[in-house]
Amino acid sequence: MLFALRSRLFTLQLTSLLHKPQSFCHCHKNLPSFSPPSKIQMFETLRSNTHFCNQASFATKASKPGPLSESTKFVQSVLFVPPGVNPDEITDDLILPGSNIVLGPYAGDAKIKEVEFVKSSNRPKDCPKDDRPEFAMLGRSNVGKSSLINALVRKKEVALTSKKPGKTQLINHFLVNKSWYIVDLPGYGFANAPEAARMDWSAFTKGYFLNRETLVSVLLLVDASVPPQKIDLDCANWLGRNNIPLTLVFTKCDKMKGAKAKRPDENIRDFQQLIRENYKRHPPWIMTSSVTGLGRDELLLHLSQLRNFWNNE
Ligand SMILES: Nc1nc2c(ncn2[C@@H]2O[C@H](COP(=O)(O)OP(=O)(O)OP(=O)(O)O)[C@@H](O)[C@H]2O)c(=O)[nH]1
Ligand SMILES: [Mg+2]
Repeated sequence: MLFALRSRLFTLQLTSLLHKPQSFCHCHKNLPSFSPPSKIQMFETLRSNTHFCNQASFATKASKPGPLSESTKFVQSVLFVPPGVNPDEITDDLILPGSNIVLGPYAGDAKIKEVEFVKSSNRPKDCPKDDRPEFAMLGRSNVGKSSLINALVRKKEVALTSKKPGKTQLINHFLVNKSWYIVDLPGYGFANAPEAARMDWSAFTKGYFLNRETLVSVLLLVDASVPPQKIDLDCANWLGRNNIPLTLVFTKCDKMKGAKAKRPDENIRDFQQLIRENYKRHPPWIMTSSVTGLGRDELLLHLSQLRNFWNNE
């Protein structure tokens, strides 16, 4: 299994990035099977890139006590292993294609049956007072936050999108299946936005990311069609330093910027290498495209297991 994983995965450290402490249930659900990874040749590129494999690993509470085997160490250094999964028992078909995410017993209920816009808030304290779990879309202006929401819910204009950065200017709560929220946020890093369109991020971070008790995970969107940007790296590092759970969602994986430019999978690898030092345990990551639908179903499954775990604790 060790070799199979080496050939399939980016070399990343694992994390369990849930707000609540881990515990484990044994309520096995039927897990779906998946078709092979996308055309993007990410795994081939990374086949030989094994120098992370000896990085420090850690034992999740799922692991048996005692010394870890080499394969467990490897699995834990590259995969997001959710609660309820024994790293020694992970098989290839439990790893979501185009990601480092393992499906566990909490996965399920990933279908979106209905979505309703609830409200726009311009301050964190105006957000819905609610105990339902939520996921916040964070990322640079124009990275594709609103487009990804539309792709996830399979509706064109639930969240408004634009070619021009700065379209989303408020905190928008969308209620899915009456049971959880997706939150569309204004983008950061749009220096030319008019004053009114600019977010006071320092107030926002304190008011929302650090205090929102129902925030299960931030989805940090990163444009895979361009090389790593300092502002995104700073953002990922800030979230890491503050122990705010996040999933790295790489967007625009369909987009190639010419023969000389790096491919999305190369940009993704570069990004992850750059944040690695700041993460003892690397976050879950996934490749997406709102144009082709790449990663949609997989991301929904990932959200379902984070949510179901959160709900059950
Ligand atoms: N090729 C490609 N284009 C995309 C993708 N996702 C979004 N776009 C395009 O990128 C532009 C910005 O998309 P938005 O969804 O409005 O981006 P945003 O992050 O919500 O932007 P702000 O609201 O300004 O923060 C639009 O022109 C989209 O059509 C993708 O996966 N692939
Ligand atoms: Mg937007």
